[in-house]
Amino acid sequence: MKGTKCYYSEKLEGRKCPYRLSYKCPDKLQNCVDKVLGEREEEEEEEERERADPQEKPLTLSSFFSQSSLHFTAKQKDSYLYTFFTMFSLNGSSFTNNSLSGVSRCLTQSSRRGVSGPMVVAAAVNSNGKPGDRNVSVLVENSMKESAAAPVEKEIKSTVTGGVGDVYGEDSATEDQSITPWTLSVASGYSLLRNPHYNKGLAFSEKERDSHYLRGLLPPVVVNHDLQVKKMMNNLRQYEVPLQRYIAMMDIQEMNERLYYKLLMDNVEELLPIVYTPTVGEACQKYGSIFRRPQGLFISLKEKGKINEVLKNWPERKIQVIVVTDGERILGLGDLGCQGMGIPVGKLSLYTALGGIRPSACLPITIDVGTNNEDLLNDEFYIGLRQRRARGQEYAELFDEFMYAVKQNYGEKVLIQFEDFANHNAFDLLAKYGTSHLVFNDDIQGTASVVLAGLMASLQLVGGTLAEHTFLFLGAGEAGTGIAELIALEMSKQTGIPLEETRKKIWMLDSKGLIVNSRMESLQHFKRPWAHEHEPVKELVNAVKSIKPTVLIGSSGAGRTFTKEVVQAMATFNEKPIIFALSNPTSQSECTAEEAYSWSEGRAIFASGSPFAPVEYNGKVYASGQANNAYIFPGFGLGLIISGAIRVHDDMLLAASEALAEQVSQENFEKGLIYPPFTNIRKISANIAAKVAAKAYELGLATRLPEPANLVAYAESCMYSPAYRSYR
Ligand SMILES: NC(=O)C1=CN([C@@H]2O[C@H](COP(=O)(O)OP(=O)(O)OC[C@H]3O[C@@H](n4cnc5c(N)ncnc54)[C@H](OP(=O)(O)O)[C@@H]3O)[C@@H](O)[C@H]2O)C=CC1
Ligand SMILES: CC(=O)C(=O)O
Repeated sequence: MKGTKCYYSEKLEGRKCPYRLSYKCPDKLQNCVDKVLGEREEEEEEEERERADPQEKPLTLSSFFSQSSLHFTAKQKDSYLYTFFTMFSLNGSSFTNNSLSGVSRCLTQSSRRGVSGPMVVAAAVNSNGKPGDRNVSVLVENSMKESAAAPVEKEIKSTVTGGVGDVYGEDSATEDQSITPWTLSVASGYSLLRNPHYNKGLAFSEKERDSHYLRGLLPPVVVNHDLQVKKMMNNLRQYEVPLQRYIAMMDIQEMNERLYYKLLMDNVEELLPIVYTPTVGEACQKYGSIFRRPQGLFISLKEKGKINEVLKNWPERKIQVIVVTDGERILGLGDLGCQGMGIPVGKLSLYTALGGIRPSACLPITIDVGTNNEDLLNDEFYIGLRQRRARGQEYAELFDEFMYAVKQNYGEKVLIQFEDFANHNAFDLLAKYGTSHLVFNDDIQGTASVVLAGLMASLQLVGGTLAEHTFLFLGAGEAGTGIAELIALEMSKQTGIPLEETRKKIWMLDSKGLIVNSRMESLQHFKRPWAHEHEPVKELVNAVKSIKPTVLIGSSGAGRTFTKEVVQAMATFNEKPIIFALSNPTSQSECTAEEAYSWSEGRAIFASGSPFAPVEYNGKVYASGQANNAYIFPGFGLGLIISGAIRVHDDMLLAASEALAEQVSQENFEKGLIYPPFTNIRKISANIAAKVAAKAYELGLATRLPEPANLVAYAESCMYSPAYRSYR
């Protein structure tokens, strides 16, 4: 920009060009504007961290009002009725020096959570502020859009004699009279123990018990976080049924968020199969019965025209990742409608535990457009819309409204991850919103990246280059064609051979048989690149015998399709056949680990979507890897966030694959593993994030500038820790 007037100078609002570069002005992407806006956003985030950080300075009334005013839009302000009234007995000692220490958590929480519902905003002492004086005024906001626009003050003597006053008029109201459901969120005392963000249970220190009105509400013992984890693991292990463990984990998450995440992080290999596949599949099937409290947002056709308001009902404002499903293809279990909510909830738990994204920045969403699952439609416990799925324009309009409301509420850089959409919507949604939003389809893109990583690692065991292998897929949907495309792209990059040619090394079968040129007319668009010249073949085993693949990948959602004959055929013409049974949950796996090893006489290099325990065959123990996108998406998303990426690019997927493959150690290979163990997942995610972020910078898609010198260290420093904080 040296010497020339910057085109965007007006938008920079008086700030200097952040680059001061002449050699590489990225202004075409308005990066400079984004950076300036980004800096402003960071300043706001910093202010927010200060408010959310328990180490922060005590919040004073004046600072609270000035801070909270930042979060109210003019429209919101207009619609609030401000009322002063007395509502709780407060220990005046908490309010000395006009400081709200002791209730400051409540205040920060309230200010952080926006202003859409009835809530306490601030409490003010009587003018003398003396300890023991119980006459207090409380400023309350509610969203009733009626009557008085101006604040009204009302002094009420609180009940100090032990009598319970009918402050809200609930008791005196008749059944046909309406009352206002006031709730107070003073995060101290009883309500602190009921607040999953801040509750520490028995880990509250003696000092905290004194300063937060917890005396008597807890038994005398004080335990540390580690002991709490140990106790919870003991409890969880008492349950023999995985779904009971899932429900117990749900309860812990709703009771004490930091305990939940520490539990998950410290015991990731044991608990991943509970909060994620395979158990999450059963949880979705029974979600109506086990539903307890909202864990995410349900947006149904009933909310059409109001999605913006629905998003504001969510208590958090700073959202960085949304995982959204419409429940039509839940794992390999099909259409579970609204009950698919278990998937976004589970994936976002992994975003936090494995990728270090703050829980408050994660938002699970289910779009409910009905279900075509007759069993659910006839199930009295079904929680979703009881109608057949909306299609076409009705679906598109709802989705469009959702996507734009998301951008409006959370900005340009919120990551929207699509999960478990049926393929007739998945590819189109990705293409449609890929140019206007930061979107990522985990089933298409995340799966592709994790499988490519596994293949790169496998080459260390079988030798050769990718281009020297031949691939056969059972299943030509999102997962199958997504993986195929990334393999072909990587081959093309490695060899310089055009993509159209590298695709010819890859064959696919769908429910109608081998995808061949003679079927071209009737093929869905995403299958067409995979139609090659061959006579029609219906059965997988015949396709295996004819094509002689070195790699067999199952992505059909149809269980037990890799039969003994299929695996034996693979083992006849491959010294080490590579076999991926990707379908989830375990019931839908194309074969078990035991089948893969025994039918191939222990020669298969095997990985599966859901985990299998190690298998003993002929006196040797075989540990199989878990080829699951859970290795990729948490680190991938973190990489996008730390770089402020505005779009996903295929080269970022390749970078993530390389980062994952590089982390398979010699020791892992010796055990036959082609993925590193999940126990190191935070480190793995930091490495993936760093490579993805580096690629975003290289491609000019990153907006968070300047680029950190050490991206791995930066990624690690950004990760959420579940360690307890001390409350003053
Ligand atoms: N391990 C992992 O990380 C992941 C695993 N998956 C799993 O992969 C599976 C498929 O997911 P996805 O690709 O999204 O699903 P899709 O519905 O998009 O694709 C399924 C494909 O399988 C084909 N198919 C179904 N039944 C058979 C059969 N009996 N024989 C041959 N082909 C069949 C379908 O054929 P047609 O087109 O003719 O209907 C379709 O091409 C699921 O079980 C899912 O859980 C998905 C993502 C990630
Ligand atoms: C793992 C996953 O995303 C799936 O099975 O759909």
